[in-house]
Amino acid sequence: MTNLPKVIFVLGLPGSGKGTQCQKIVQEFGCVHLSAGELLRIERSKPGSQFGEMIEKHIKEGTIVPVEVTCSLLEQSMKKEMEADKAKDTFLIDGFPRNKNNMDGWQKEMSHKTDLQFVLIFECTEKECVERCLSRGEAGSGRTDDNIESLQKRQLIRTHISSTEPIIEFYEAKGLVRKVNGSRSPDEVFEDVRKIFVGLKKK
Ligand SMILES: Nc1ncnc2c1ncn2[C@@H]1O[C@H](COP(=O)(O)OP(=O)(O)OP(=O)(O)O)[C@@H](O)[C@H]1O
Ligand SMILES: Nc1ccn([C@@H]2O[C@H](COP(=O)(O)O)[C@@H](O)[C@H]2O)c(=O)n1
Ligand SMILES: [Mg+2]
Repeated sequence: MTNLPKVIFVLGLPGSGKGTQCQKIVQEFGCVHLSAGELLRIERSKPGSQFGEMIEKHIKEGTIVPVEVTCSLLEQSMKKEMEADKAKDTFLIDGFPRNKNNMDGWQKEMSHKTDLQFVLIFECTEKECVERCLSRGEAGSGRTDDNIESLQKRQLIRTHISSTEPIIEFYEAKGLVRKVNGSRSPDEVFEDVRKIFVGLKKK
C-alpha cells in the first residue's frame, strides 16, 4: 500500500477512443482525466507561452513534444487537482508515454512520485481511427490535426506504432498491460473497461 497518487496510462491510436472512454471512467469511477495532447493544446493557446509556437509545430506535424514540457504540464495538473481535492488521487494519463523520450522523462521525474497501476490500451484498426478523426474534425472539434493532411503527415499510424510499441513491450514485460478491443460501440467498449476498473477499486 502506498499513499502516492495512482496513475493509469491510457494509450491507443489517435481516434481509438481514449478520450471517449476516459470520460466514462471519470463518470463511473471518479478518476481525474489528464490528456497530454489536450494539456499541450491549452498551453499552446496561452497568450505569451514560450512553448506555444513549438507545440503547434509538433501538433501540426504529428511529432512528439519534448518530454520536459509535457511532463511538467502533467505534474502541474496533478498537483492542482490534489490541492483542490485530496480525494482525487487516481489519474488517467491519456496519450502518454508516446515514445522513449516520454517514458525516460517520466521514469526520471515522476515514477518515484506516483504509483502506476496499469497501462490501458485501446486496439482499433487504422482505417476506423482515421475515419473517426476526420468525422471529429467535420463535427467541429477545432483541432488543427483533424484533417487528412495532418493525418497523412503524422504518418499517423506507422509513426505511432513504431514509437509506442517498445513502450507497450516494456510494460507488458511487467504484466501491467490491459488491452481492450476499441472497434465496437462506445458502450460495448466500456463494458470491458468497467471490469478492469472494478478490479482496481478492489485492490
Ligand atoms: N467506440 C466508438 N465508436 C465510434 N466512434 C467513436 C468510438 N469512440 C470514440 N468515437 C468517436 O471517434 C472520435 C475519436 O474519439 P476520441 O476523441 O475519444 O479518440 P482519442 O483516442 O482520444 O483520439 P486522439 O488521440 O486523437 O485524441 C470522436 O469523434 C468520438 O466521438
Ligand atoms: N505525449 C504526447 C501526446 C501528444 N502530443 C502531441 O499532441 C498531438 C495530439 O495528441 P492526442 O493524443 O490528443 O491525439 C500529437 O499528435 C502530438 O503532436 C505530444 O507531443 N506528446
Ligand atoms: Mg484524445
